[in-house]
Amino acid sequence: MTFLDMLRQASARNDSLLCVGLDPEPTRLPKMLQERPSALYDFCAAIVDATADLACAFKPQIAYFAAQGAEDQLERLLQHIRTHAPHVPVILDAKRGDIGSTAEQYAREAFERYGADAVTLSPFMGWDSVEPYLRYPGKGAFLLCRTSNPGGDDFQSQRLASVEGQPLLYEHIARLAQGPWNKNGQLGLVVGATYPDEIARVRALAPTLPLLIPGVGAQGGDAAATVRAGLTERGPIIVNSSRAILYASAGEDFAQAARAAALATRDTLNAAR
Ligand SMILES: O=C(O)c1cc(=O)[nH]c(=O)n1[C@@H]1O[C@H](COP(=O)(O)O)[C@@H](O)[C@H]1O
Repeated sequence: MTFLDMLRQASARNDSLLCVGLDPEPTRLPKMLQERPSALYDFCAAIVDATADLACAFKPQIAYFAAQGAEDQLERLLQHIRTHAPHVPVILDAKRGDIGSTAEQYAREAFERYGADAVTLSPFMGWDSVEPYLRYPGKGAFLLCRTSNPGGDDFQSQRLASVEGQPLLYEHIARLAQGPWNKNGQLGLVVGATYPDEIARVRALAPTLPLLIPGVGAQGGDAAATVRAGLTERGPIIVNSSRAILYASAGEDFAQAARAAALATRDTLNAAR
């Protein structure tokens, strides 16, 4: 099944636009887990189990595992999701972007080593840095377009004087992704919930692409405005929240608290549909 089919099915089955982000920060894990050698896996697997009926996707952030030398725990986590929540697609948040030969290795890492259903990419190095990911039929690739952080303005909101009509850089990325770059319908875009006007602009330029929208919760993005700006009949959205769900409680009840936070976020998103 393709990433898009999985997303559609999970979204319908769980009545959800919510992506649960899996960003396990060692010092923020519940005390009783911190000493365990498999703390990152144990924590994330518990979150997956507590939210598998509430999420339309899971998004593990690779840096939190790689920084601890815990790639084996990320592999186990992906296996766990495939076994215990096989209906929920996994977007590996890797934000890769490199020349074609190196991109081939990154694509292999995401789709063969980890078995992810989709990946996040920086389009900064151009078409040949994106194309190797699209050789995996049905896998999704989300290009950073208008990111949620304040520094996103530094480049993404610059005007491209050399292109006809002089769009902003993020507008150009949206057009390329909706048009000539989207050879097999595998592309999506990343747009920050912290910028609802830009979400609307990206949706206008990319009417059918799935939009991955992080920035609700800890970054303060407006969930309702996000849905109104991004969701259309033809254009799906995947709204990510990580810390606000993961660290809803630092106690033994962390998984139940995460579930309650995920439920509340899912319902807020649904109320704005
Ligand atoms: O690609 C992403 O997922 C991403 C893009 C972006 O523009 N902003 C952004 O915050 N993210 C990621 O989304 C997650 C947001 O986490 P919280 O702010 O804790 O909800 C982190 O894993 C970020 O790396």
